[in-house]
Order: sequence, then C-alpha cells, then structure tokens
Amino acid sequence: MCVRAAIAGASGYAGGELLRLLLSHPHIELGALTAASSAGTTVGEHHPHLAPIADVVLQPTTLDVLQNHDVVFLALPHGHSGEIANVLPAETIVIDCGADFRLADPVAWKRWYQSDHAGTWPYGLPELPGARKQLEKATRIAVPGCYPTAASLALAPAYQAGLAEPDAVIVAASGTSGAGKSLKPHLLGAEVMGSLSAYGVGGAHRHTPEIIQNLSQAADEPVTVSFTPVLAPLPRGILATCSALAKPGVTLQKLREAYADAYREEPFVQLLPENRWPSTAATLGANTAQIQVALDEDAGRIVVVAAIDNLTKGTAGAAVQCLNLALGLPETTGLPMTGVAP
Ligand SMILES: NC(=O)C1=CN([C@@H]2O[C@H](COP(=O)(O)OP(=O)(O)OC[C@H]3O[C@@H](n4cnc5c(N)ncnc54)[C@H](OP(=O)(O)O)[C@@H]3O)[C@@H](O)[C@H]2O)C=CC1
Ligand SMILES: CC(=O)N[C@@H](CCC(=O)OP(=O)(O)O)C(=O)O
Repeated sequence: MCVRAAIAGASGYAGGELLRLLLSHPHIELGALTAASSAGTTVGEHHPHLAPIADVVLQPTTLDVLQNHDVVFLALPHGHSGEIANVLPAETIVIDCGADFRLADPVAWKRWYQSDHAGTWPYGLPELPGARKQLEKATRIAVPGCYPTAASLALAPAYQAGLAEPDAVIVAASGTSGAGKSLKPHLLGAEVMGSLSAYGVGGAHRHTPEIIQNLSQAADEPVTVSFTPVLAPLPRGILATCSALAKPGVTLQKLREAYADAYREEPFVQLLPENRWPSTAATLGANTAQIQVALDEDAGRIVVVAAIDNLTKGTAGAAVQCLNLALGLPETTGLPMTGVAP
C-alpha cells in the first residue's frame, strides 16, 4: 500500500515532526508541503535535520494545493483547520493536530477558544477506553493536545477502574516546543534558560476542558480538574504529575493491577516496574508514554507520573498512530519505540 500525504503547516514544529516520522514510514509518499508566510522557502530553511527533503519548496496553504491526496495532515494554529477540512472530499483522511475538532461540547469550545465550534471528530488517543474502535477506518481524526495526552494516559485507568474520587489535580512541565515556533517574548532564551515558570494558573489553561472531557468519559461521571502547566527549559518533553483522592479500600496492589490491565496490550505505553520513575529523556523522539503509579497512604491519594515527548506521542506520533489505524495497518508502523539517551 502507498498513500500520498500532504502536510499543511509543514514549516512549524508539529509539521517538522510529522515529516521526520513520515520519511521512515513504509507506506507514505510525501505530497504537498505547505506554509503561510514561509510559502516559497525550502524545508531545509526550517528543519535542518530533514536533509533528504531539504530542497523541497513549501507551497501556499490552499485547497487547490491540498486536494488530490489520500491523507492531509493539518498542523495549523487553532481556528484554521475547519475552513480547509470541511471542503476536502469526504474520502480524504484528514488528521488535525490542532484543537478545532477535539471538544464535543460547543459551549465549552466557545468559552475556551472564543470562536464558533467547527465540529467534533473521533479523538486520537487510541489508548482511552472505547477510542480505538472509532479511529479504525476513520476519515476525520482530532489529535489530542499534548498536556491532555499525558494527563489522560496517567489518570484514565484509575477512573475507568472506579478507584479515584472525581477530583483530579495535575501539574505538568513542558518543553518550549509545545508553544510552537513563532516568536513569543516569554520564550526568549534568556527568559527560559535556567528557570521553571508556571503559567495558565488557576484553571485558566485551554487544555482543562479537554482533560475534563477525557477523565469524565473514563469515570462515567463528571470529574473536576485543577491543571497547572509549567514551562521548563527543555526543547521537548512533558512530565505530568497527576493525583486524585483514592476511593475507600484502594490498595497499591489493586491500583497496579488496574494499570497493568489497562496497558498490557498497549504497544506505546510503558508501565514502569515499581520504584522506577518516568523521565522525559526516556521518551525523546519516541511515540511512547512512560507511566508510574503510587499510593500515598498518608494523604489518601493516588499519584501517577507520566512522561511523553510533546511533539511525538503528544502530536505527530499520535497523528501517525491514528493514520495507521485509519488505514488498517499495524498501529506501530513507522513509529519509533525507543527514546534517545543519554
Ligand atoms: N507544538 C506542540 O507540542 C503541539 C502542537 N499542537 C498543535 O499543532 C498545531 C501546530 O503547532 P506548531 O507546529 O507547534 O506551531 P508552529 O507555530 O510551530 O507552526 C505553525 C504552522 O502553521 C502555519 N501557519 C501560521 N498561520 C497560518 C495561517 N493563518 N494559515 C495557514 N497556515 C498558517 C505556519 O506557517 P509559517 O511558517 O508560514 O508561519 C507553520 O507552518 C497547532 O494547532 C498546535 O496547537 C498540538 C499538540 C502539541
Ligand atoms: C509549552 C506550551 O506553551 N505548550 C502549549 C500547549 C501545546 C499543545 O498541545 O497544544 P494545542 O492545544 O495548542 O494543540 C500551551 O500551553 O499553549
């Protein structure tokens, strides 16, 4: 099988990571690569690590350029996917790395993104209960946000197994590539290097409703979420520390069994042996998530730590994993399973 794939937003970080992964995917032929202000420049000017396609010229992001492909990946800023996605033929597989189609509730969309809701597509986190079935043979897929990926993989098994009270607390540190490549004053080297800083504190981050959506589905009841993101002086990686009060009678053994059951068959989720803890470096460039779960008996809390690479399992790797499902290929096709160390 050979499918022709276009990438809109190929000059950005998510687009660059999609290109890195697709270059070693055995069933993909690259088609149009597009950008906005960078149209007319070459891939090599934006992604010096992608030498084999350094001379490919980026085209403008228009319907004309993007049509006539089997697959179109959208790696555009929020609010720009709907206008393109909704005019591409129904049989084209469209995979959106942005937020436009992630939320099921139009009211939540309007509150957090201050624009009209474009719609809701199957949610691209196959490891969530019930999600994989909806992705098989799908032609429209919404890739999750990077923080919701880490937080949902961390806490969904505890909720699915009925072990956690519906009140989650999540603190997650992210590398700066999570913010995209456009110039932002708080992301200048001098501001970021040698410092950790919280932002979006007090329930202000737009990923809060997405995490609530995922955990409430797993729990089958509304879950409240207090989420605090932290900017870390790393190019890539998310480390999420997630906790919830344990329900009465929960033991560490029950907890570990629930996580082992949830992830035994999952190729990309590594539940670590007891007393080993996830690190971002161990997932660097891989489509993997490392998870460890503990029971803090004094505090009565379940504590789960999850590590991912925000650009791989947190975006482009998830997009390719979902494409594999949509095409009926083995889910791991073309995806790195090991990180880079030291
Ligand atoms: N970075 C991450 O870790 C994650 C990102 N995502 C999502 O992926 C998407 C892309 O993010 P990221 O790559 O980080 O962002 P970047 O800022 O790095 O790249 C954005 C891309 O979109 C293009 N673009 C900008 N404005 C427009 C426009 N008006 N119309 C068409 N194209 C435009 C840019 O082209 P040009 O170079 O010409 O400006 C560039 O190719 C976003 O929706 C983001 O939320 C999701 C999960 C994680
Ligand atoms: C470090 C950093 O700034 N991270 C980004 C999240 C990136 C992501 O997953 O984003 P989307 O929902 O935008 O697709 C942020 O907090 O806005």
